[in-house]
Amino acid sequence: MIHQGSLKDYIKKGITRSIELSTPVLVSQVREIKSIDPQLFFAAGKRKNFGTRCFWSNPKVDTILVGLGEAYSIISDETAERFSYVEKDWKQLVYNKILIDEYSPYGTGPLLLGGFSFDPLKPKTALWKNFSNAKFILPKFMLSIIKGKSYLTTNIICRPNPADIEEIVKIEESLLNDIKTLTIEENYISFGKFEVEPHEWMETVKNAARKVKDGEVEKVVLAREIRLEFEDDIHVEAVLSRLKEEQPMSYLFAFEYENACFIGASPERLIKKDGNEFLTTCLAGSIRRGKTLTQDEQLADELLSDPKNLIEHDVVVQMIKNAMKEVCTTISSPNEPGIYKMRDIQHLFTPVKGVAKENVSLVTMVNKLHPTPALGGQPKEKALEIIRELEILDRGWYGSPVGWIDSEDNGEFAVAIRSGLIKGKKASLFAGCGIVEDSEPESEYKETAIKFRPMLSALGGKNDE
Ligand SMILES: C=C(O[C@H]1C=CC=C(C(=O)O)[C@@H]1O)C(=O)O
Ligand SMILES: [Mg+2]
Repeated sequence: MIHQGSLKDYIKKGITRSIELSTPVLVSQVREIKSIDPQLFFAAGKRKNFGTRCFWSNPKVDTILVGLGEAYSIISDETAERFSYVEKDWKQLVYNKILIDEYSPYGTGPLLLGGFSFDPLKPKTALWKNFSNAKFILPKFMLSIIKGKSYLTTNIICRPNPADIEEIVKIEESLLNDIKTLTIEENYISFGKFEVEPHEWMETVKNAARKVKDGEVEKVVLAREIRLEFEDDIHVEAVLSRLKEEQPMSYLFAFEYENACFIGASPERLIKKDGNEFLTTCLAGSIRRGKTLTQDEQLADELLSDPKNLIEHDVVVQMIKNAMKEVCTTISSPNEPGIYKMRDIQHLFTPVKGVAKENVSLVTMVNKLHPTPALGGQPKEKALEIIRELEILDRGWYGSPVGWIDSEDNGEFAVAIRSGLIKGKKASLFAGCGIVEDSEPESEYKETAIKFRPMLSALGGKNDE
């Protein structure tokens, strides 16, 4: 619906409605604006001390979302209930919304950006303090770049006590002005690298492979951590820019709460919902890139016929197809995996599409799929128990669903791999590997080394194995 009038008038209306209903009322304005560099918009959020910043873009780059500040947040430290908690709170908030919507393409208007932790049953360490089991933000200001056009959404929560209307309108104007004067500072600074217990990790790989051999599980994914310490504070904006340049085949994401930023470039889609269409991707099984075109193709062929990698991949395909069959009227997917190539690595890849049955929500699917055997294992619960027992780290949000949901239940979640947590001068990076019967500790160790490269390189490091 198109409303006429100024933002101030709508805020006044929102306040009146919130008094009548005794509930917060969301006023959300979308307008098309002149094109803005999303990296600079993200950088402006720091300059203006918004505290919370979110960045999300898909590999096609036809959906870029950058959120600044928190108009509303949905945070839960519950375990199994965290998914339904987010959904319920969000539905309630958008039920009474007032939308000032001149343009309403997919990816604009009131939407939540955020994610879930990997395993709410694993004790949380101080490293992941700001990252709850579920944390979603409705930004105060959000830039959406959808198929090349830029839109600004302004979200205001009106409560019975009047919000500072003038202030909100003033910030919006100065934000757009400010961006014109911004640049992103590169700061390649040197760092020290510390691998967390690599030999112990290889032992855990051996143990996990034995558990597969003994029939306890079909597959389990084990991750490891490396810690970096820099001479100076890391510029998150510059890291994001380099990820964008170096990892064009990936989802880019950054979630910054206070002084901690979880950032990465992941090739893996968990689930996308557009209307009643679901799209998910099975991505598992890996090999390095070749130095020449011929070598690269040879490696791809090797991957496509390697029994260990084909098993790693097939476990994911079976689980995802079964989950999709339960909630879709029809599903389709190729019979054989293809190859997905990124700068540093190539993977086996099988997309699965489906038409959702009525009332199957995006969050329901996230809950159903997470973690797929590309990050957890098969069977899910047993694999999670083994991960809890064997792994020497707190995954936090690594390997978990990160993405967005709009008020019509459209949205998309990626699996947060090829990622790290940045805090001031320090960064923790994470990478894991699917372990099956024939997995060898040495080669899985090398595979994780390749998976660290995207983040290491974006942080200014050299490639090493
Ligand atoms: C767990 C990770 O990758 C997963 C996704 C693709 C390929 C994988 C593999 O071949 O082991 C992993 O299952 C990671 O990058 O940390
Ligand atoms: Mg693997």
